[in-house]
Amino acid sequence: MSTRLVVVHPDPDVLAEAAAARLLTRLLDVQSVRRPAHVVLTGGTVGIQTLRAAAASPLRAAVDWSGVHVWWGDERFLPAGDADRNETQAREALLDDLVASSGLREENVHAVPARGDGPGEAATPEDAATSYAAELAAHAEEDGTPHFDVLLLGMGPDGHVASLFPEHHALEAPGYTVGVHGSPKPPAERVSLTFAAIGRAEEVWVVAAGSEKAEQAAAALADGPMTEVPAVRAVGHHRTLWLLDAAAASARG
Ligand SMILES: O=C(O)[C@H](O)[C@@H](O)[C@H](O)[C@H](O)COP(=O)(O)O
Repeated sequence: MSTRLVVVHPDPDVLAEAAAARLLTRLLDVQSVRRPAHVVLTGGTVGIQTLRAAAASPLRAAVDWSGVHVWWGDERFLPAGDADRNETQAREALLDDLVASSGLREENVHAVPARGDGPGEAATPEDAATSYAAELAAHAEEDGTPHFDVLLLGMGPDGHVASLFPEHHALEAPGYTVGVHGSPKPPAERVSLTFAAIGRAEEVWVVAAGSEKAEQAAAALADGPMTEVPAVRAVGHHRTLWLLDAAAASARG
C-alpha cells in the first residue's frame, strides 16, 4: 500500500533546498541497507534548482557517490551537449562536479541517447527510447528496470510529469520508455519513462512551485482524471511525496 504525503514550503528557494536535503538523506538511508542506489532526475526549473542546492550542501559529502546510479525521467531529444537537454543542465548543476571530485562514476550516469548519428546517439525519439529501455534492462534487478530508490518529477502547469502530457498517446504507452512527438512544451520531440516505469519506483517525489501549478496540483491531489492531469499517475509503489511551495499549494481545498 503506497502512502502519500504533501509537504508545503514557503517559497521556491526553500522548496529546492528542502528537496535537496531530503534527496541526500534519502540516498544515505538507502545506502545504509542496499548498494547501489538508483536515483531518477527530472528537468525543469525546480528540478535543476534542487540539484544546484544538493551541489552546495555539506550533506553531499556523506553520500558514497561511487555506489549511485543516475537516470532521467525524461529528456528533450536534442543533440548532445545542447543547453536545453536535461542531462546538460543536470551535469552543470551537480553531476560533473560529483564525477570530478566525489567519486560518481561516469559509467553510472545513464543519459538518454541524444539526437545524432554518432556512437550512442539516435536518429529518432523512438530509437532513443529503445536504447534507453535496453540500458534500463541491463541494470535491472527485477523485471526490466533497476530498483529506483527515488524518482523526481517536476510538474507543468498543464499537469504533465516527465514528458507525459494531457490527452497524449504516450500516457498509455506500453513498456518502460516512449518516444514523444508534438510536446506542447518545447522542444516538440522528447523521450520519457512511461507510467509503468515511474510506478516501479520505491518513492516518487513531485516537486512543484508557482501559482501556475496550483490548479493542477489540487486536481492531481484530488485524484482527477489522468488524461487531464497526468500527475495523478505519479505514484511510487511505497511512498509518494508532493513537495510544493505555498503558491503551488494555494488551490488545495
Ligand atoms: O523536460 C522537462 O521539461 C521536464 O522534465 C518537465 O517534466 C518539467 O519537470 C516540468 O515541465 C516542470 O518544469 P518547470 O519546473 O520548469 O515548470
